Amino acid sequence: MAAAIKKKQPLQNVKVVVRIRPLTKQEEDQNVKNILKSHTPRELLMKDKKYTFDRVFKPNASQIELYMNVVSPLIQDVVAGYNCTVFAYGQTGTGKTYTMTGEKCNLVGNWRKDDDSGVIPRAAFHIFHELGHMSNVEINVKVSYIELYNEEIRDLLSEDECALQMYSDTKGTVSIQGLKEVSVHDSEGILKLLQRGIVKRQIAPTLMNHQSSRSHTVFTISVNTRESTASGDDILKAGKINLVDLAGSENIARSGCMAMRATELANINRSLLTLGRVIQALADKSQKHVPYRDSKLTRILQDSLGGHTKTVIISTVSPAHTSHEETTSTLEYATRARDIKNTPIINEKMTKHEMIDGLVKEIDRLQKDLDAARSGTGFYVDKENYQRLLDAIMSVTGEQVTHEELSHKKAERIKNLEEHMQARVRQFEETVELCKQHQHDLELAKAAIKEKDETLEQERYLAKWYEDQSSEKYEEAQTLLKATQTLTTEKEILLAKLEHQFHINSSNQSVAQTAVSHVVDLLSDFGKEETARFEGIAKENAEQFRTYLIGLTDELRQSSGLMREIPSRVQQNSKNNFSAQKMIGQYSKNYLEVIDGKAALLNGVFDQYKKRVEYYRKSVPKLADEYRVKTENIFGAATSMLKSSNDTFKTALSETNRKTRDELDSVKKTINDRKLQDEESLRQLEFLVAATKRRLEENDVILEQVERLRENVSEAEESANRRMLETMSGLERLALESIKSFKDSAEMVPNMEEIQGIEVRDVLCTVQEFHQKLHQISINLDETHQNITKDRLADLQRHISVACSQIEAAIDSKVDRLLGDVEAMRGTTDRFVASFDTMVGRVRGAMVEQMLEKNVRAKHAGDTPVRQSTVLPVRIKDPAPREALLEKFRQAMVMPKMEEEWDTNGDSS
Ligand SMILES: Nc1ncnc2c1ncn2[C@@H]1O[C@H](COP(=O)(O)OP(=O)(O)OP(=O)(O)O)[C@@H](O)[C@H]1O
Repeated sequence: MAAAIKKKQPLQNVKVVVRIRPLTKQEEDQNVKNILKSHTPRELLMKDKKYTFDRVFKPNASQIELYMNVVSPLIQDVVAGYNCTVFAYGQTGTGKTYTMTGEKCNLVGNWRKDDDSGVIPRAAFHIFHELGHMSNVEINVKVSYIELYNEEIRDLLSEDECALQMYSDTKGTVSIQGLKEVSVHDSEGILKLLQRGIVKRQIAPTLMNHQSSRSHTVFTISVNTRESTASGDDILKAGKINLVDLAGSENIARSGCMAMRATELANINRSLLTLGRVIQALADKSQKHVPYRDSKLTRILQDSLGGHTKTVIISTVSPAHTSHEETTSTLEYATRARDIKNTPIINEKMTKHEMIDGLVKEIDRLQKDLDAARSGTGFYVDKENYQRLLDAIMSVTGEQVTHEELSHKKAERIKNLEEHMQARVRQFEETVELCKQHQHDLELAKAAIKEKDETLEQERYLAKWYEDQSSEKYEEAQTLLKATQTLTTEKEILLAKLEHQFHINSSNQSVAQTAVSHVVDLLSDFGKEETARFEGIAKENAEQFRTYLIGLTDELRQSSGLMREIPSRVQQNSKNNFSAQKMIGQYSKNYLEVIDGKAALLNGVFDQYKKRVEYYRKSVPKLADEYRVKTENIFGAATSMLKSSNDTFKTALSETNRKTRDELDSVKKTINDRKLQDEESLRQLEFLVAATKRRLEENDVILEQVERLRENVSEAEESANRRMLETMSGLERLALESIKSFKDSAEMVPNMEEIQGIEVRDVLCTVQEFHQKLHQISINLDETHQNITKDRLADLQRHISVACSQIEAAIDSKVDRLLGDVEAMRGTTDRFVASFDTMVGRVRGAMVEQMLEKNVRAKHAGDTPVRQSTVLPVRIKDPAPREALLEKFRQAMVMPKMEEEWDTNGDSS
C-alpha cells in the first residue's frame, strides 16, 4: 500500500493581484467618476490612498495577460504535485465570473489565444498541454465542481440535488462525502463538465430562489501521475488546482435581498465573514486561533489559506465612485491577505522503499506509545500522536455540530415543503380553472395568429415585389435624374449663350452707329470738297473768259480808233505823193491782222473753254461713278458688318435652338418611350413619376420659356432680316438715285461749242466784210489820187466810221452775248452744285434714317428665365404603391382558392 509524503517548501506569501473592471456603458452615460488610478504595475491609487499588490491589472488588461501573469505559473506546479488555489474575490459585478470563466468557455485548442475566455478553460487546456510533454507517465485527471450556498454544498456535476456533507479525516484533511469526481482524458472533457455545471447553476436559482452572485463555486482539477523510475520504483504525484469564484462581497442588504429570512441571510454572509476573519487572523501573527471551522467555505479553503497550497487571490474592483465603499473594503481585505503565509508542499506518493521507511517510522512511533503506556498508570500517547487525536476529536465535534444544524435545517425545510405543497394544491385548482380560460384564449390567439400569418404572407409578397423591382426602378430613376441634370446643364449653357448673344448684339449696335456716323461724315466731307471744287473751277473759268473778252473788245476798239484816223491821215499826206490805197491797205491790213489775232485768241479761249466743258462733261459721270463706288463701298462695309453680326447671331441662335430642341425632344422622347414601355407597370412607377414630376414640370416651364425665347428670337431675327433687306434696298435705291442725279447734273452743263463757234464766226465775217469794203475804198482813193476832194474824204470818213461802228456794235453785241452765256454757264454750274449739295444732303438724311433709326436692333425676347441652382435628389425614395400591390396579391391568393373550389365542386359533381 502506498503512503503519501509531502515535501515541505519555504514559507510563501499568498499572491494577491487586483483587477479593475472597465466602466460600463451605463456608468459612462451617467458620467460616473473613475476613482482608481494605477501608474505602476504594482500600485493602485484610490483618491489619495496608495495600495501595493503583487500586480494591478488596469481595465484594459486582457484575459490572456491576466492568465499568463497569474495562473500560468501555477500549472507546472500542479503537474509537479502541488495544490494550488486561485480565487476571485470582490463586489458583485466587478468581473469575478468574467475572470474565472469568461464570456465563453468553448475555447478550442489554443489557451494562448487572446479572446474572452477566462481562467478555467485556459487552465484546462494548459494542463493537458503540459501533460503532453511527459513520457512514460500514467496520467489521471479528475474534475469536481461544487456550489456553496446558504452553507449547503451542491454537486454541480451530479444529477442529485441533495446537499453534500463534509468531514475531516484524522489527519485533518477535509473531504466532501459523495462528491462526484469525474475522470477526463482531454481538455474538451473538462470544458464539457464546466458547461454542465454552469447550466445546472443557471437552472437552480429559479428553483431554489437564490442568485448566483450569492453562491460560491469551486472548480477543482486534480492531476495524478505515476512515473516509473529506472530503479523500478513508481513516483506518484497528486496535484490539484481549485478555481474558486466567490459570492459578491458587498453588503447583502444593499444588494436587494431584504426579503430573506434572517437565518438564510446569516448563512449567506457567514462564509464570507468567516473568510474575512480567517484572513484577519492569518495576517495578524498575534492571533493563535484561526476560525476555519466557522464556515464551510473556510473549511474547504483551509489548506489554501495558511496551509500547504500555493494560493493566488484575484481581487476584482469597480473604478466607479459609486462603489467607493465596497472597493475600499475589497482593497483592505486584499492588502491583509498579502500577509498570509503558506508552506507549499509537493504531494508525492512513496515508492516501495520509501513506504518501508515510513512503516518503520510508524512502528517506531507506536512502539513509543506502547512503552509510555507500559511505564505509567493510565494511557499515554506520544505528543505528536496526541496532537493528531486532538485534531480528530475537534473535527468530529465540528461535524456533530454540523449534523445537529443540519437536522434542524431539514425539519425546517420539511415544514416549509408542507406549507409549500398545500399552496401548490390550491395553485393547481386555480391553474385548472385558468387552463380552461387559457384554452379559450388559445383558440382566439390561434385565429389571431392565422390572421397575422396572412398579413405576414402579404408583407412577404410586398417585400419580395419591392426587392425585385427596386434595382430596376433605381436604374430608371437614375436615367431620369441624369436626363434632368443634363437638361439643367444645357439650360445653363443656353442662358449663357443668349446672354452672350445679347451682349454681341448691343455691341454690334454701337459699332453700327459708329460706322453710320463715320459714313455720314465721309459723305459730308466728300460733298463739301466736291462742291468747293466745282465752284472754284466754275468761277475761275467764268472770270478768265470775261477778262479775255473784255481785253479783246478793248483792243478792237483801239484798232477801230486807228481806222477812224485814216481819212485825216490821207488828207495830211495828200500833198505828198502817196498812195492812199497803200496806206488804207496798210491800215486795213493791220486792223485785219489785229482782228485775226484777236479772233485766234478768242478761238483759243473758246477752245480752252470747250476743253473744260468737255472735261466737266466727262468728269461728272466719272465722278458719279467714283461717288457710287465710294458710297457702295461704305454702304457695303456697313451692311456686311451688320449682316455678318446678324448671321453670327442667327447661326449661334439656330444652333443653340436646334441643340436645345433636340435635347428636349430626346428627353421628352425618353420619358415618353419609358412611359409607353412601362405602360403595364405604370401604376407601380407612380412613385417614380411623382418624384420626377416636379422636375419635369420645371423642365416644361423651362422648355416653354426656351420655346418662347426661341420664337421671340426667330421673330427678332426675321424682323432684323427684313430691316436689313429694307436698309440695303433703300441704300441701293439711294445710290442709283444719286448716280442718276449726277448724270442729270452732267447734262445740265451747256453745249457751249455750238453757241460760241457761231458767234466767233459771225464776228470774223463782219470784220472780213469791212476789210473788203475798205479795200474797195482804197482802190477808189488811189484812182482819184490827184482829185481827192474834201467830199471824198468826208465820204471815206463816213464809210470808215460806219464800218467801225458796225464792227464795234457787232463785237459789242457778240461779247455781250458771250458774257451772257458765261453768266448762264455760271448759273448752270451753281444749279449743278446746288443739286449736288441737295443730293448729298438727301443721301446723308437717308443714311441717318435708314441706318440709325431703322437700325437692326435685337428685340427684347421676353423674360430670360431666372438662373436657379436646382438641387436634384440623389435618390428617389420608394413610396410604394401598396394598395395596388395588395390588390394584386389578393387576386393571386383568390385564384388558387377558386381553382381549389372549382376542383372540389368538379370532383363532387
Ligand atoms: N475586466 C473586464 N473587462 C470587460 N468586461 C468585464 C470585465 N470585468 C467584468 N466585466 C463585465 O462586467 C459584467 C459583470 O461581470 P461578472 O458577472 O463577471 O461579475 P461578478 O463579479 O462575477 O458578479 P457576481 O458577483 O454577481 O457574479 C459582465 O458583463 C462582464 O462581462
